Amino acid sequence: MTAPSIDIALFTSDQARAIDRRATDEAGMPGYELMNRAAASAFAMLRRRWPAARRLRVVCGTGNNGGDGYLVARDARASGCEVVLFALGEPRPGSDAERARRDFEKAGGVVHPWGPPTEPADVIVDAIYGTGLNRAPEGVAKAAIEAMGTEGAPILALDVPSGVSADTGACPGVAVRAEATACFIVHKRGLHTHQGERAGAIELFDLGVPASLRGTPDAHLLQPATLPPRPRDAHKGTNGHVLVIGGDHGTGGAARMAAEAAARTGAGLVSVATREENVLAMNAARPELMARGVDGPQTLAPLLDKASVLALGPGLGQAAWGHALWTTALDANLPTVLDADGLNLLHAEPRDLPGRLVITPHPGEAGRLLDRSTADVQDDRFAAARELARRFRATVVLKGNGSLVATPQGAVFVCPWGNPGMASGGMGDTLTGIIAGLLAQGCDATEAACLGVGLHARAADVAARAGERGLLAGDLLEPLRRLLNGRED
Ligand SMILES: NC(=O)C1=CN([C@@H]2O[C@H](COP(=O)(O)OP(=O)(O)OC[C@H]3O[C@@H](n4cnc5c(N)ncnc54)[C@H](OP(=O)(O)O)[C@@H]3O)[C@@H](O)[C@H]2O)[C@@H](O)CC1
Ligand SMILES: Nc1ncnc2c1ncn2[C@@H]1O[C@H](COP(=O)(O)OP(=O)(O)O)[C@@H](O)[C@H]1O
Ligand SMILES: [K+]
Repeated sequence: MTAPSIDIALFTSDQARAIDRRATDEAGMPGYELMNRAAASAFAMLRRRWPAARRLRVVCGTGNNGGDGYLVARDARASGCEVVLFALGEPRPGSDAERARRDFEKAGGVVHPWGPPTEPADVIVDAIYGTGLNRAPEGVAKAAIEAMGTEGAPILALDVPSGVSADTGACPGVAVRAEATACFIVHKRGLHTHQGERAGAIELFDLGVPASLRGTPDAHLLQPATLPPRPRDAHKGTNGHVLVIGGDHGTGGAARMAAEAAARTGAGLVSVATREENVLAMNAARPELMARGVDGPQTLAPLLDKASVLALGPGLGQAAWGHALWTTALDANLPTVLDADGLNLLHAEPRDLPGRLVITPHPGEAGRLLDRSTADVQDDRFAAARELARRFRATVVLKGNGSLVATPQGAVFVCPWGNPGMASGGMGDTLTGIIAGLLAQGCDATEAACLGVGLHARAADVAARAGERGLLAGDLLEPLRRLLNGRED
């Protein structure tokens, strides 16, 4: 199967700092030279994006992110812009930022202490915090960030939108929402998940730092991928048999959606083991699915014998019926996607798991599995996904804006697609079915999770062209089929 081609590397702040140090020590690129290049790149980006902008406001913090800001302000003045620069404090003596401030002043620039702006600006440059953010902004920084958010002028963030953690995408307090961010040297992983979307459109400038100094990235962005065309002699037996197990009283729809998604992803056969009461409706609405009523392990066993992949959990419930099916299904040791109540049952009853396993928790389910709050998971999604992958020896999909795929070996892939229209019931069930359908066609757990998460979110983006509100999980199926067959961008 084609694995996604992975070529956008993401780094932590610590890694970015180490690369900065290596650039200075090993490549003879002093920090101040890099700061000048950062400012020149950011100002060129500003000119490109807002060619008519004449009045700029630059808000500088006390660290090197502020230093970048002073030099953007200097360059902007030199090219004829009106610049009003606010400083939130004094740079550390002897720092590159202090030197940048002196250079700005030497060139005739005036530094104002922070105060509510009276002049309108065409563009605001956010140079308060970059990779150095280590707590919630308070005092003047908080006031400045809040003021930026109320003005309506577009914001260009330098390196990181201030207030967003470059490592996790979490915001400990107030944070800038930028229209665009000029990212320096390497992509910061936190700008691609959770609240990292506050960065807006990201442009990366490597500042001439050689790629050889980067070292091993912490994570990668997923790239668009599809399955290769089927061989001419393919038959349904060569494309696997997915068995969806779920659909307790009142939640038959979850199992049906997972099953239909598996079929639309190209699984050769799809069966559903569910409550008897769901069977008639399922078979009538989608006759290609083979829905069977099961009342316990005995009636499930023959279906397990025929299946090659399980999708275990959609609408399963946690009562005796669901628990009995869950135990029997996991004992079968088939390649499995475990979701929803399948995960909640695992939290209640730790046990041996199949060797080829993908688990797909949303942050709430991830929190339960790790005995942590949802907020704790969101505070560091990378750490939570890795911890789950290690603990359960499974490929983990941690869902939510910027879904993560983590492998037991510690690799992490970040999904750059998806939209808030996906916050609607059944989206997770659809993802479960897609991943199961890919496993059935021969993908390994990580390929299936990466490809499945990407196809699901890209299909949702295509479907959301008609509007995010009102997007239904079922709307994904048509674009999913086209994307899977390489027919849609
Ligand atoms: N060669 C290089 O290194 C290059 C670096 N470059 C640029 O430098 C940026 C990193 O600079 P930086 O390390 O000085 O950190 P920065 O983000 O400016 O923060 C400064 C200090 O603020 C503080 N602080 C943090 N949070 C706070 C809060 N909530 N409220 C109050 N204070 C808070 C904290 O200090 P503390 O108060 O904890 O001592 C922190 O150290 C990077 O993103 C890029 O833009 C580019 O020029 C390219 C070359
Ligand atoms: N704001 C969002 N941005 C991107 N993706 C989202 C967003 N909200 C939800 N999703 C995606 O939609 C799916 C929702 O899954 P889940 O919460 O399990 O839903 P359900 O249980 O209703 O099926 C996940 O794949 C998640 O990543
Ligand atoms: K910034």
